[in-house]
Amino acid sequence: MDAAVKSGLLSDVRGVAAKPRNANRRSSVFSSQKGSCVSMSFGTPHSDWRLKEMKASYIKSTVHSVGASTYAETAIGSYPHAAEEKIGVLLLNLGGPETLVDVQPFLFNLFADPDIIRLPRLFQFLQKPLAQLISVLRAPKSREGYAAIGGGSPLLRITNEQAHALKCALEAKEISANVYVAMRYWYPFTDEALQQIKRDKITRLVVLPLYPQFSISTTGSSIRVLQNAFREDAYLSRLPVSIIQSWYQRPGYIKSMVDLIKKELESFSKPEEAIIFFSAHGVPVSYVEEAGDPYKDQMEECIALIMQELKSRGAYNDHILAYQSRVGPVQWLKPYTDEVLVELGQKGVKSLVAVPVSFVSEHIETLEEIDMEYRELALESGIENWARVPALNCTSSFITDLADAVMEALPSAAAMSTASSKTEDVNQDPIDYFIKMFFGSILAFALLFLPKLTTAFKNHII
Ligand SMILES: C=CC1=C(C)c2cc3[nH]c(cc4nc(cc5[nH]c(cc1n2)c(C)c5CCC(=O)O)C(CCC(=O)O)=C4C)c(C)c3C=C
Ligand SMILES: [Fe+2]
Repeated sequence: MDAAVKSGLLSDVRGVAAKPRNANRRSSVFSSQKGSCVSMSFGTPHSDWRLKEMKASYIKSTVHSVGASTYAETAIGSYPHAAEEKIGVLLLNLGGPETLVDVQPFLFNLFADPDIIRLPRLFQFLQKPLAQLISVLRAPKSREGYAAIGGGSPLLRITNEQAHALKCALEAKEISANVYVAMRYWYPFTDEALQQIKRDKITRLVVLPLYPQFSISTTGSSIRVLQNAFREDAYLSRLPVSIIQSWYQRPGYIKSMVDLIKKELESFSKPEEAIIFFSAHGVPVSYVEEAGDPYKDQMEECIALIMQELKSRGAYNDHILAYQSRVGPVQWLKPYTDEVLVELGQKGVKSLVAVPVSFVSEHIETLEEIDMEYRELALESGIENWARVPALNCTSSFITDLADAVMEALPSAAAMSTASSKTEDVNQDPIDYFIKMFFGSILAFALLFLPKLTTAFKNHII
């Protein structure tokens, strides 16, 4: 946990990116949940979730502490039960540019995150100038990708759909809850969702990251932002919260993945011959080896569970796990997806089903990188039959399982922290900010254009 939610500078980038023209559309305010859950049968919604049987043993392995206390330990009763409980579920996600104009500021927000570019303490003042530089260099390539999938990321639309489906699934289980969306790098940002949670007077909150496996760079980063916001706010610091840090081992998730894989295998004339090719988003090796990111272990365990379930349903296919989407001049988790595809083709593999496994909605890396780049590479390398398993999106068994996860997490909600410590970056003096940006940019530029770095960046970023 220490490694996962390391304390440190928060580069809060709210307000740095240009305010989008249609910002209202991007509201986190899914709480009032426009649209009703018409297709599902409900009992009378009420808040007495304690009537539900809780799978306590499961909670221990999935719900972890974020503040000083461990939620599973503090458990039920640590917060005076409100006369009328108002339950909130906060979905955490990455966010994506909605238009091509959004791409560079979105990338700036991403690279300004100290959990994405991890600089030594001494060099942290370079974070934003470096982010500015890298985002400008990366933007053309990134823009091409978003243009190829229709001019923007589908992430907010799908996340909103998942939020609505989750609210309905909870209602079907007689839990009335508001579901909110907080994006890390684009609208609606965490702050907006938290303001709405306060306005709605939520009395108990479950935080559910939409990443099955924990990584410092994804769930860890979003939780760090949450922690800082909670520390600074009297209401939020007392709100009982339960954070589900990872859920890759949940049987409902594993079964839903296997359903999709089996369905895709059936599209092959000889399903047993197809290699199941798991492609996970990579992280730099240093995250795992130096910072203790559990991402690789969790990914491997997740794949083992999926394969076990597949075997139990009669599918004995060979499988492989590789990592995609590396960025920048450092070593990332290996093997790399593109290299493995070429090797498999050379070895004579003819049928392959690609399974995106680190993310539960379609996004640029499924729609462009896998469906276009990797598919083309695979076919060029001699693979003849290619298929790709769709992302879970709103698959009903998956959403129902998320609803179960929320219910199981509810009893262990506890106040996150009462300690009041401010982050260094908030309310920064504008002159200080300008000086840091100016000299930082010069230094960042000089560093970036050292010959070795230039070559590396040419290979991987530009
Ligand atoms: C589990 C999922 C993800 C991990 C781990 C992750 C780490 C990580 N990502 C970058 C850099 C980029 N990521 C980008 C997009 C992007 N990343 C994820 C998920 C994970 N990232 C998603 C779902 C998306 C797509 C969002 C969308 O708009 O659809 C991008 C931008 C796209 C591009 O230019 O390729 C970058 C850049 C790093 C450096 C990193 C770990 C350190
Ligand atoms: Fe990423």
